[in-house]
Amino acid sequence: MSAAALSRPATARRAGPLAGRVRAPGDKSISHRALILGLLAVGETRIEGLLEGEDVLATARAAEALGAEVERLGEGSWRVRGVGVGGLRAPAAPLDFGNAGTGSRLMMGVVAGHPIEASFDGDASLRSRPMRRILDPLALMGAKVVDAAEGGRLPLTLKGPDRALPIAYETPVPSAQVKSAVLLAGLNAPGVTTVVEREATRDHTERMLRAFGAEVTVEPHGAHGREIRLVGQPELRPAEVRVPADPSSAAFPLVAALITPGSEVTLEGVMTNPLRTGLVTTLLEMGADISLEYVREDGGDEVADLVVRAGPLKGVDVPPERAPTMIDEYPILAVAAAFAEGETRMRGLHELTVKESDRLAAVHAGLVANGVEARIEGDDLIVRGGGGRAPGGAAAVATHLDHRIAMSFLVMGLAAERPVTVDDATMIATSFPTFFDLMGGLGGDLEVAP
Ligand SMILES: O=C(O)C1=C[C@@H](OP(=O)(O)O)[C@@H](O)[C@H](O)C1
Ligand SMILES: C=C(OP(=O)(O)O)C(=O)O
Repeated sequence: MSAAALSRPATARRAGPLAGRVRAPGDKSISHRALILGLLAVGETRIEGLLEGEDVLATARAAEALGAEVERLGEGSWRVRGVGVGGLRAPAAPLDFGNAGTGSRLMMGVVAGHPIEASFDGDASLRSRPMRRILDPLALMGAKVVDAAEGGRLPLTLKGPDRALPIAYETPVPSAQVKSAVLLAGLNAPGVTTVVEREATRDHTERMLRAFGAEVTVEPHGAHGREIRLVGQPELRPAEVRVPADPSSAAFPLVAALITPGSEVTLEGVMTNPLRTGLVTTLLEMGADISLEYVREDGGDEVADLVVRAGPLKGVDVPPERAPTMIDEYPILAVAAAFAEGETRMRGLHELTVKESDRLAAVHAGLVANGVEARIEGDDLIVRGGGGRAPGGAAAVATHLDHRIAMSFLVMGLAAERPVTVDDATMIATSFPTFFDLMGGLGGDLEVAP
């Protein structure tokens, strides 16, 4: 059956203020990595607060197919019995990663470090995404692409070498997925694998590798970059992973509370790793009323409760070097900008064009359809907000199999003059399966077609 045949539209409409205390689900990046390092450790890894979204469940199934025993003990509570670095078995069937760039790309790194062959596939969105950025460095490490769709895309089959080579690699685009794939392949290479990134990206792989006992050093590189060195062939020790609330998911109730007059919402335990907080920085510059309370450490990362109150926002200029710290948050920032007074210019968004959809085009189209003045200039998105006058709404937004486009425009519908409909809400389950319940619990009026 085609994805279109299974799609379910959803509508959000204006209601009263949002109020309450909620916890967004576990961080998606950390959840993928916990399962992957669980696979590569010898013994039993325990994970609490795992995101049980479809992207992460695909990674759990792939870890099983590569030899791990993966067991769900209760809500968010999982156990992985790993096979150790070097101990993977070839999967009997293609690994289906659904909609997940992170799961597929990180697991390509894992496979490329082992002398096994594995096939990777996914949905129409994942099949359209560039994989050469991963395959190029993995080829330098000795991996071979046995078969791939045009342009090195999925479905593809990858064969790891008998002995992976450690490399020194500078990532051509700021991408935590590229960095992580190289480091994960480097785990089973003798010697030191080095990754240089000109702009620092999320560092969950480096942090978690250390927590599992690998030797990883991180040095600054240039003005905004880092150099990461990993000593290969460690014996990874199982760890206990507590997954904090995902700032990329918390972003939706956060912006909903800012733009819905009279709202006050507390978001509990949100990860505030500085490589993930670009959205909060930007919203504070826009004049948002957000306070960080009960700042603490949990599971190796800083977390805080975010207390958010509705209020006026003003347009700002978002510098390109901030992009890696808020790369998945531009769609929802664009919605916030539509409610701000004046112009917001988001600079340097080229990477947005290769996500689950071309997010630059999809956000622009959704804004314009809902009566918001917006334009694209090169890699920049410019949104002119109406200040006190909310967007008209009333449009049906095309989501292109993209969960963040769906959630962003549903949030817009909560405060727009007329309801906003998205053509398909099913993809929301990839990253935020409790989205409708959580938003409804805060008082949001959202409805999924039966
Ligand atoms: O490493 C990760 O967990 C992620 C990295 C980012 O992708 P890129 O590395 O392609 O920028 C981000 O967009 C994605 O949602 C999660
Ligand atoms: C880009 C995203 O994820 P992925 O690359 O894992 O599909 C996202 O969740 O916004």
